[in-house]
This record gives sequence, C-alpha cells and structure tokens, in this order.
Amino acid sequence: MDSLSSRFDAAADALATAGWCVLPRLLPEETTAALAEECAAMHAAHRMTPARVGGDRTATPLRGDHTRWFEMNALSEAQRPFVEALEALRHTLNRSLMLGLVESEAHYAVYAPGTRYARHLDRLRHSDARVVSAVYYLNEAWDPDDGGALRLFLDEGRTHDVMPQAGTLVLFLSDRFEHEVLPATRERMSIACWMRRRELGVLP
Ligand SMILES: O=C(O)CCC(=O)C(=O)O
Ligand SMILES: [Fe+2]
Repeated sequence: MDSLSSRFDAAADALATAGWCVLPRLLPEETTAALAEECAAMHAAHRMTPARVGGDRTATPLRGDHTRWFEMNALSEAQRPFVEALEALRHTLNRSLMLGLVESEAHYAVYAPGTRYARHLDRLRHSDARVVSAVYYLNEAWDPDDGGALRLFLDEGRTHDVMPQAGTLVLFLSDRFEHEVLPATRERMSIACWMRRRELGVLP
C-alpha cells in the first residue's frame, strides 16, 4: 500500500476534480480497533448524546445516532493517531488546494440498528465554515447485506454507496453533496469530521 502522504496527495487531486473520494484500509488495523473499542465503551457507559438536527432540540426520526465530540485539546490514546492523520490530510489539502482550513472537528457516532440519518447537506444553517466532510468507519467485517451504507448524491442524479467498513475514510465537499445514512441491521460506528475555514460572516 502507498504511504499515507501519497494517498493524501491523490485524495487532494480527487477533491479538486470529482469533489469526493473513498480511501479504504487507511490506518493500521490496531489503530482502528482501538477507536472502535473506545467508541463502543463510551456508548455502553451512556456517555453519548442523542444527535439533533439543525436548530431543533427535540429528538427526531430524521437522525438516529448518538454522538460524542473529540476534545481536541485532551485526546485519548486511541484518538491521537487518528487526529494526527486527519491533521496531516488537512495540511495536504491546504498546500495543494489553498483551502485555508484552520481546524478540524470530529465526533464518534453510533447508529442503533434500524436508525438512519435522512438526506442532508453538512453546511450548518448559520455558518459557512465547514468545507470538507470526512467520515471514518469502525465496523469490522461489514457485509453489504448489513445495510447502513452512506449514500452520496452525485451530479446528474447518480448515487454512490459507501459501506461503513472498518478502515474506510470517505471525503467530500461539505457544500456540494447531499447524502444520507441508510438503516442497518447491526450497530454502526463511525467518526464524523469536518475541516473548517475561518468563518466569513454569519449567514442570514
Ligand atoms: O456516518 C456517515 O456515513 C455519515 C454521517 C453524516 O452524514 C453526518 O454526521 O453528517
Ligand atoms: Fe452528513
């Protein structure tokens, strides 16, 4: 397998042309397994919060995941190598695409069987800061029959489904591609991340 830095260079090219790409088998298996273990333990210990949509603070069937944000200034042992790779990717994107990405944010997400995240765009209503969306999957031996794909809505009515297989990172431009999480028959764990630029101003 090529080095991380050459794969990130290729990812920058893909973002510049297609606007999205998928990087399978990105990090060593032990790194991904440690993240999966931590995520599952936090969920089991009820340290995750039901996710909300937009300004709506009530529970919604549109989005069924439980999340917990990474504290970027107090990363766990498991999180550190992942965030190092994410930051290396951010620097590559800044260098080759001049995106001016100043920081990353990331949260664990757990979708219980049967839950979903309805079709949406990752740009928040009052902010244009999110530029690149990145999702890293933590699920060993995912089978297509398990469901739970991330469905990307591409140009000209085409779609592309990404299986949430451990070690796969999917990247896409946050303001360009609507996407949805389809329900799965088993628990589905991931890390959802966004690379942000300085806010240009509060949108109406
Ligand atoms: O888990 C995924 O595949 C995507 C999650 C997502 O779209 C989000 O958190 O905004
Ligand atoms: Fe999303």
